[in-house]
Amino acid sequence: MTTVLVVYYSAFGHIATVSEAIADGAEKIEGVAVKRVRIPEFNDASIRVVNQRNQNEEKGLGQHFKLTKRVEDYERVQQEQVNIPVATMDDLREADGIIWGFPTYLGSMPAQVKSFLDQAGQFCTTGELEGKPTALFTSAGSIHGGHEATILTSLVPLLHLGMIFIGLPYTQNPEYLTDKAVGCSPYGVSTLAGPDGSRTPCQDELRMAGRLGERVARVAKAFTVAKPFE
Ligand SMILES: Cc1cc2nc3c(=O)[nH]c(=O)nc-3n(C[C@H](O)[C@H](O)[C@H](O)COP(=O)(O)O)c2cc1C
Repeated sequence: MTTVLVVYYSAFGHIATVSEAIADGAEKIEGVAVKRVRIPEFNDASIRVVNQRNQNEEKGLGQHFKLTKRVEDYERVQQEQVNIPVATMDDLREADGIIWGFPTYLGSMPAQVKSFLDQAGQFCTTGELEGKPTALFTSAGSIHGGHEATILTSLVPLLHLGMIFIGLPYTQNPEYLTDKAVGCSPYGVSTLAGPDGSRTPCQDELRMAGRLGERVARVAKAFTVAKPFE
């Protein structure tokens, strides 16, 4: 049996939704088991960036972000995720392929994810993640908010861990060849949340997410059999 791990962090639920589509796609491959786990929120409320908003910010550009409502959304979404297991270092060790998902924060990965990845830094010396196929998905508030920058910069630590990057090729994903506001690119899957977080992942994005899951699962399965790095 080949195991594909979908490991994600989601504050407002967009990434959580896409993670399900990724897992569904990976599960289509015979002999592949999928485990979906979440990177937890920081315990210290004072550094949970999304949780510090207040009504004073509902002015200026803040009006577009509907920040007060978003704090309510955040609390609800965190509650909805309590039954998803928290990601561990053993999950990474045991997986044959790993797909990472998280929102774009300041054009980059959230600190919660970087903190988790820093713990995984131990694998640089043990080589336990080397040769495992990996892929990325993100969501961003706006179309130019950093979808591609987040995926490309997040690839850097994964390369340090020796993982093998799987992208989302054009010919199999014609949906992103469009002039409409649809996420995804050759680098990976993405979705748009909208400035106020009210847009949900569209069918095209979810279809491409499924294909990315399938693609990583195929490679992970082939590597499990062929063991190209042993
Ligand atoms: C601290 C912070 C920084 C953000 N930075 C960006 C950004 O650089 N670009 C962007 O388009 N959206 C940005 N956003 C919006 C998030 O990307 C959006 O809330 C996220 O994609 C929603 O995903 P989720 O529902 O899974 O949490 C930011 C949000 C927060 C809380």
